[in-house]
Amino acid sequence: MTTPFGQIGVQDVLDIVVVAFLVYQGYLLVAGTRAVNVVRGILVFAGVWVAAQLLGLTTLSYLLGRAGTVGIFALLVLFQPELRAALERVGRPRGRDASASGAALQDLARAMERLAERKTGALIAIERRTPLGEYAETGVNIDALVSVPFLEALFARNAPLHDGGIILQGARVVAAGCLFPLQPADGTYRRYGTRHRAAIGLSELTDAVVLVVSEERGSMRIALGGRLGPDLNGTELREQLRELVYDYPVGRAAVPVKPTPETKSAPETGDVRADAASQTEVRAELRPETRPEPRPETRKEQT
Ligand SMILES: Nc1ncnc2c1ncn2[C@@H]1O[C@H](COP(=O)(O)OP(=O)(O)OP(=O)(O)O)[C@@H](O)[C@H]1O
Repeated sequence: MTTPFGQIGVQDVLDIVVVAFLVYQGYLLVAGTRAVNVVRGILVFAGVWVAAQLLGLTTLSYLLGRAGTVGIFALLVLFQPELRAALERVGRPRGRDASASGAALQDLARAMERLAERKTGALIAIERRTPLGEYAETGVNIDALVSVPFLEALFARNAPLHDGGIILQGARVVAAGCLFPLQPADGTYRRYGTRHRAAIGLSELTDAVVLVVSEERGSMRIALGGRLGPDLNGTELREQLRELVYDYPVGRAAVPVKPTPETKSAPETGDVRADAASQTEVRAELRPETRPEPRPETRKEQT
């Protein structure tokens, strides 16, 4: 075929389609992770470098070129966990087999209801596109199918892993007793305890759907996109799980949950991507010496 740009053959079209597909897949891998801000930074950096070359600013373009070479190695080291997770994701089977089945979500909802009825606190993160491996590593690795008795046993008051959160990948519990990043106590969420702030914190940094059962109130809530949703009954919980987990297609941006009245003044953080500064604070909070103390039994008995 002859075009204003010359001859275009089937090979050229195939070439363009494959490159476009790879760029899109690359975008899907980083979207919703902290790497997205870094990609933006790299694009700005590359833009300045190209501009410096076009304008003939030799010293600047030389310095930026050198910094770029070093930067590539620095990024490989800095984002080693994300790269590993992204490659894992490429190799992971797609479709319903890799996601939570309807039956698992029913069991999850039923377990939440039972925990709420008994006022047993629980914190459950459901992985979607952002890998939660770094948070799973703060707890104990397990590999078990979601079931009502298993979830109840995990969060039972004297169970060894009841403190912290659990992580679900598809229909499997992959880790328990995990530390999630705490939302700071000085902001909109100051009146919440650490369990709820850990749910909000994780949902702000990832696209995970984070479920919380309050030990004090026996309520069930969902945190998503840095927002805490309202109290849910069993039907509402099932509907939200279906929409946010079962029907969640690969590549779609997270839908923020409807904020509760008290969270309406929160900054618009529907975008799940976090900035680099908050990441640093969060990482500081994840250090073992700052691990939250289990709550005193006396307080639990009062509730
Ligand atoms: N960073 C964290 N990551 C995961 N779990 C956490 C974290 N911090 C605290 N928790 C869990 O929250 C529990 C304390 O909950 P706390 O009472 O402070 O919160 P809350 O939001 O008031 O919840 P509840 O309504 O259930 O009492 C801890 O025992 C622990 O299980």
